[in-house]
Amino acid sequence: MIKLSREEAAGRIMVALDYPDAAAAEGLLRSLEGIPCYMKVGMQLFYAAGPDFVAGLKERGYRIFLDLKMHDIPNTVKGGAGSITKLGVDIFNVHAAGGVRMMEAALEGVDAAFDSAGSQKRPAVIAVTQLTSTSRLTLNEEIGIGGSVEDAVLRYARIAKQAGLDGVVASPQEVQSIKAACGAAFQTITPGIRPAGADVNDQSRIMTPREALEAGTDYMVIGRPITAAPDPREALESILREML
Ligand SMILES: O=C(O)c1cc(=O)[nH]c(=O)n1[C@@H]1O[C@H](COP(=O)(O)O)[C@@H](O)[C@H]1O
Repeated sequence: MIKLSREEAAGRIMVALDYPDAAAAEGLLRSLEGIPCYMKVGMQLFYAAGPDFVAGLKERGYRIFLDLKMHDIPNTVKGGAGSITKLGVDIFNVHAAGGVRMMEAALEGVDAAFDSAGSQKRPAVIAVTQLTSTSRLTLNEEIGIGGSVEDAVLRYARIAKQAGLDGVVASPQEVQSIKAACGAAFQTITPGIRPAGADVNDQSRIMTPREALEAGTDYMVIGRPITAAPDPREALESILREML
């Protein structure tokens, strides 16, 4: 059984700030003040509040995962990765479905911006494999990829590693096979986290925080189980207690 300190457990959680604007996100930040989690800024908040909001989080010392899931031609992703690198975030993501060349272009964008920016920290680049909302039926019947979700996730994880990325986003259900295929150091960031009895919402491939930890996940992305709770701080504290 994995034993963590409260500090270590908090450092493994990325809180999804899925809010319509900076003011709404501020409310949550205030209620979680002092708990050293990562903050994840996704497309809803970034499209509304933009780089200024990210800069503000950085100034206040937060570690940031910028989740914009880039998926475009290599040249465009290279440019996007450069712009993101200049924001000084810790981690950002692209879709593995864009292929090896696209993922390599993301790294080229980081290198170019990182070199020219000098003092900035190099962000980790990770690839989204198969969204945690995707079931086997959706994968096979709508997306048109045959076989199991796990096979698709592993194929994406292998090409992300081949491209030189730092890790992948996947469901905690796939962490053990990803680590077996790509090595223990290849980072796994797992949404689809639901404490026992919590609403599953639109997620499909879920695990509890404790189960995800035991499966070997590096970071857990958690949104609504915290943000939609009547008392978000208590919801996070309860998740932390489960992880100790
Ligand atoms: O890249 C992500 O963060 C992501 C990938 C994925 O496969 N599934 C997934 O849910 N996410 C994000 O993780 C968060 C999960 O939020 P909750 O379902 O509210 O816990 C959301 O912000 C999603 O955008």
